[in-house]
Amino acid sequence: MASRVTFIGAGNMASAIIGGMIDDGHPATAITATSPSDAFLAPVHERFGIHTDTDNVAAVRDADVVVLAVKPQVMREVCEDLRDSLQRQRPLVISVAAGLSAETLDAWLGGSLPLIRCMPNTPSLVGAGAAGLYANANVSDAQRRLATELLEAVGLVEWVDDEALLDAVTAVSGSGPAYFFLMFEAMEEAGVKLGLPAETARRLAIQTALGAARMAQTSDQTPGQLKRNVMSPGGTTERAIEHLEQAGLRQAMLDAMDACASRAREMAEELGKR
Ligand SMILES: NC(=O)C1=CN([C@@H]2O[C@H](COP(=O)(O)OP(=O)(O)OC[C@H]3O[C@@H](n4cnc5c(N)ncnc54)[C@H](O)[C@@H]3O)[C@@H](O)[C@H]2O)C=CC1
Ligand SMILES: O=C(O)[C@@H]1CCC=N1
Repeated sequence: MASRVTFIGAGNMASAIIGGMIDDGHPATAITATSPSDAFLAPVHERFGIHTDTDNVAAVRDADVVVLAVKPQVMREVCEDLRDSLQRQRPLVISVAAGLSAETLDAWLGGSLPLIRCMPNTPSLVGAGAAGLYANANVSDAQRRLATELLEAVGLVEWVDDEALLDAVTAVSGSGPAYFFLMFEAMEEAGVKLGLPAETARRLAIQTALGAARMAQTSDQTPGQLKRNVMSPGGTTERAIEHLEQAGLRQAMLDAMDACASRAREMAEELGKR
């Protein structure tokens, strides 16, 4: 029988994982999502056919897995509300919140629960997610397998043994889709400046990214080699790449991802103290 999974929060990240799970064959009847507002839940119910509830405590009753998918800033209140029910039932708890340590979450939930921190990303919606996972000491091997199975249904899963590495995962893949969307915006703008209709430029840019990603995923060659294969000596790509390097794109990525991971650590400090 499929595991019963309750999502606390039904926003961007929860919807992405739910959509991917349903596409992968997880029965909608075994999934519940909550939000304080019915108005917010109606479209989620309509889109996925899952159960929805405005009552978090009622929604976790009978759940095998509870996924905490609210903003970090409201997590404490949500955890403290759920504490008694979760302590009674002891389901596997998975938090997808950025920058909230397992220790802080566990303390808010009353202690000693099996807890996994997961840093997923929104391409989970199309089965192409990438998630980093870290388990606390209370998580059994069977629960690890269950979390792997749930998240692998929506994409790639990488376990980390050191929780601090989840901040690096956040910088690479959690926030990563936004870097590529920014690139699509810029490539579309440039295509339009060069005379293409916006829609054409957008489609070409997105398809090119998809092709590059698929090639990088399946090729024996490194991304650096694949890049050099496109760069004919004295040709067009060489000129473009020279511009990108001179403009500092590489350093900008290093700085942006460092800032991203720092922000996750900062949030852990700020929110853990509340
Ligand atoms: N959006 C993204 O790409 C990613 C987000 N995350 C994490 O996912 C979590 C959620 O982020 P988003 O989905 O982007 O936010 P969102 O704002 O789209 O969704 C938050 C949801 O929580 C609900 N909510 C608010 N208070 C609640 C309460 N007391 N009880 C139940 N539900 C409540 C809201 O109605 C909404 O459905 C965050 O902790 C974030 O760090 C992690 C990886 C990627
Ligand atoms: O921007 C954020 O804080 C969340 C976590 C990773 C992606 N979105």
